[in-house]
Amino acid sequence: MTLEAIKYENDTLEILDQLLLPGEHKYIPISSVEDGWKAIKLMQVRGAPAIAIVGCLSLAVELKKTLFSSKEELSKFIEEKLNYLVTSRPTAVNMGKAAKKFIQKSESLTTNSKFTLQDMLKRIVTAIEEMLPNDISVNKTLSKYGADHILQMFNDEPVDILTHCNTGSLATAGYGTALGVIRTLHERKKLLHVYCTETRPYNQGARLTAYEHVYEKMPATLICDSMVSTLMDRRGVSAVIVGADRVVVNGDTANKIGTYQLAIAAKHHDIPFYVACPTTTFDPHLETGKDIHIEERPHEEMTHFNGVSVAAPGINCWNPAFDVTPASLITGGIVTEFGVFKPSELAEKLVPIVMSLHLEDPDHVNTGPDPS
Ligand SMILES: CSC[C@@H](O)[C@@H](O)C(=O)COP(=O)(O)O
Repeated sequence: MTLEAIKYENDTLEILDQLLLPGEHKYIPISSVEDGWKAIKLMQVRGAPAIAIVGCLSLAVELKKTLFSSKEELSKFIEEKLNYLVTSRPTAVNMGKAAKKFIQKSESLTTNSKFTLQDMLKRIVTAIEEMLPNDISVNKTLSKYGADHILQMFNDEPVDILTHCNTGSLATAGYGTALGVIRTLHERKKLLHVYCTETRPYNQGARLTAYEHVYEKMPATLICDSMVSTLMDRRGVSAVIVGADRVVVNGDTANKIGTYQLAIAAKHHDIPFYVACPTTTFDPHLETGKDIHIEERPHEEMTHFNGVSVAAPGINCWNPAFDVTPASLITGGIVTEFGVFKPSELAEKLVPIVMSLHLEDPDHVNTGPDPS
C-alpha cells in the first residue's frame, strides 16, 4: 500500500500535510479554493502533478456548495478561481495547463445550448474528479516504459538508481513518476539500491522520499546533495532518474534546484540521466528553458530548520526553488506515458500528441488555432 497524499471521498478533500512529515502523519481539510491556494503556496502539498490535482479539486469542492444562477456566472467563477490558483506557484506547468483546459471546457459548455447549468456543473466537476485516477494510471504506464528502457540498457540485470527531490505517491495522485519507475523496478525485483539526495534547502528527499522508501521497504540510502559526485566516483550508480516541473519543446527541463548539477556530474561519469513525467508536465508553448519562470522561495526555508536558525543571522540569501537542466545533459531520455523520447525527438513526436490531446474532450468546440 503506497502513501496517499490526496484523499477525496464524498465530496470532501483532505491532504496529507507534507510539512509535518516524517514526524506526524496528519490530514488537513481543503474546503475552498483559498485553502487549496494556501496549501500549495506553503508546500503542505507539492510536486507538479499533486499541485494541479489539489488546486482543481479545491475548485470542485467549492463548486459543489455554491449556487449559480446562470452558465455565464458559473463560467466567470471557474475562470477567476482557476486563474487565481495558477498564481500559487509559477514553475510547474501542470496547474496552468489544467486551468487552461477547464476554462476552455467551461467556455464551450456555456456557448453550447444543448447543456443546462446543471449539466455544465456536473461535467466540469466530473472532469476534475477524473484527474485522480487518470494520474495514477498515467504514472503506471510511464513507469513501465521507464523501467523497460533502463533494464534494456543493462541487459536485464538489477540496477542502482540515484534520484532527487520527491516524485512519489506524495507528489502525485499515487505511484509516482521517477519514483514510479523505481517502484516498478523494485516490483520486478530488478532494483539493487536507491540513493536519494537530501534535496536542500527544503529537504524533500530526506523528509519525503526517504519516508516513502522506509514506508514501503525499498532498499535506499540517503546522501547529502554535495555527495553526488563522490557517490558516482566511488560506488557508482547505473542511472539517474528525476521528475520535472516543466519540460519545453527543445527538451530543456525545469526541476527541483540541484537537478542541473546532478546531470553535469552524471555526464562526467558517463551515467545515463533520465527525466520522468506525464505529458501534463510538457509545455508545448515554450521553445527553450530560458523562458521558464523560476520560483524564488522565502529565505527562511534556507536559514531555518524546523524554526531553528542554522545560518548566521543577517547573511544575504538567494533561494531559487528550481533550475533548468539543458536538454544535452538528458542522455537517457524523457520518460512519458507515450514512451521514452530523446530530447531532440520531442518537437516532432511529442508536440503533435500533446496538441491533439485537448481535442479529444467531447465538450471541446473547435475555435481555431490556439493563440498562445
Ligand atoms: C512528480 S513531482 C515532479 C516535480 O514536481 C519534483 O521533482 C519537484 O521538483 C518538486 O518540487 P517541490 O518544490 O517540492 O514542489
